[in-house]
Amino acid sequence: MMFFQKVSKLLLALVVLLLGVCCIYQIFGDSVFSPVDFCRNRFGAARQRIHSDFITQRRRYPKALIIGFPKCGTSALLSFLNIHPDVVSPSPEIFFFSDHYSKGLEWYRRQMPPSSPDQITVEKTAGYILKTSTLRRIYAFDPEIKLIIMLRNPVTRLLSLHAHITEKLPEPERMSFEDWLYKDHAFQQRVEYYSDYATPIEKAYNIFPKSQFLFLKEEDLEADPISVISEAQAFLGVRSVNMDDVFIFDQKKGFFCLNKTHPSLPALRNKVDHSNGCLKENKGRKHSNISDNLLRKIVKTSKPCVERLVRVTSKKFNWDYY
Ligand SMILES: Nc1ncnc2c1ncn2[C@@H]1O[C@H](COP(=O)(O)OS(=O)(=O)O)[C@@H](OP(=O)(O)O)[C@H]1O
Repeated sequence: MMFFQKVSKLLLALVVLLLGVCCIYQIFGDSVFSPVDFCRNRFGAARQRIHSDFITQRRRYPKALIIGFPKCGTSALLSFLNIHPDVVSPSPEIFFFSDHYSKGLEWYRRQMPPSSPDQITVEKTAGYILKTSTLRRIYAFDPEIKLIIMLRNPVTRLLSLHAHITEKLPEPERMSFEDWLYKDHAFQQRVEYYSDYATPIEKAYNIFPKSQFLFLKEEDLEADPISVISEAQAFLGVRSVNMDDVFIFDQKKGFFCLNKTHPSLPALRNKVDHSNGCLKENKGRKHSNISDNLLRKIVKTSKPCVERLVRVTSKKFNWDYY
């Protein structure tokens, strides 16, 4: 009798100790293991999985960043990369190196989802490329980090920006694409600013070795997501996985979406709309029509920017109109 009492006390103490350790892990945000899950999954394979999660799952710093450019398909790229079992990412943008740097690296790490050692964490904040100070912070954080940059035809980027800005305005304040471009008599500055990919890239090249960059085109991602994602996966160094049947072109949305029946869909949580597997409504909006005259003016103004981009990156972009 005494023996059984001692054994049960010992067991109780062990359980309390285990729960205590779990709680500490939870509090410090370093593990996905929870005592509730533990109780729910006491037996068999589930216990095995939880045990290994407990040992290996940690919030890890990103080894790759998608740093630009805003409105160039960065969200689609990240969502589609996430279907790979070895890629994890936080959602939405973290803005750590640009806006929250003072919160410290530990804060940054806690924004990351838990991952195992064979997974790679990828963070995307599309505006990181825009400021040299932000890029320097990234270099100080990890000089070997992989950097992905998405680029887009300046004309469609401007249309996308216009759709994004007007969507947020109350109806009476909404402007046509043309009025927005000419607002404050700043047509030239506006078009040049949003077409000038070369200046931020040049600055980034002064900080990081060129080999750490991957440039992808929004147009390619839109037309052939499998090829673009394969290229990004190779750059990230993750094993290649079969992506047949992963994407389905959604006629209503006018974009490729994830196949609703794909097993990765539940894991993408809030990254895609689970009713159709597409990116949320604020990605892939309808753009304004544009007159030939306005198109010519935009192209004329932005052409030198595109030519500079080609010189700086030594790449061809083959964008329509240029
Ligand atoms: N598959 C798919 N689904 C939805 N949207 C897609 C897709 N592929 C590319 N795109 C284009 O991505 C544009 C948004 O770019 P970003 O995600 O970089 O925008 S943001 O800077 O993060 O706000 C978004 O711009 P808008 O069309 O203006 O919404 C899309 O044109």
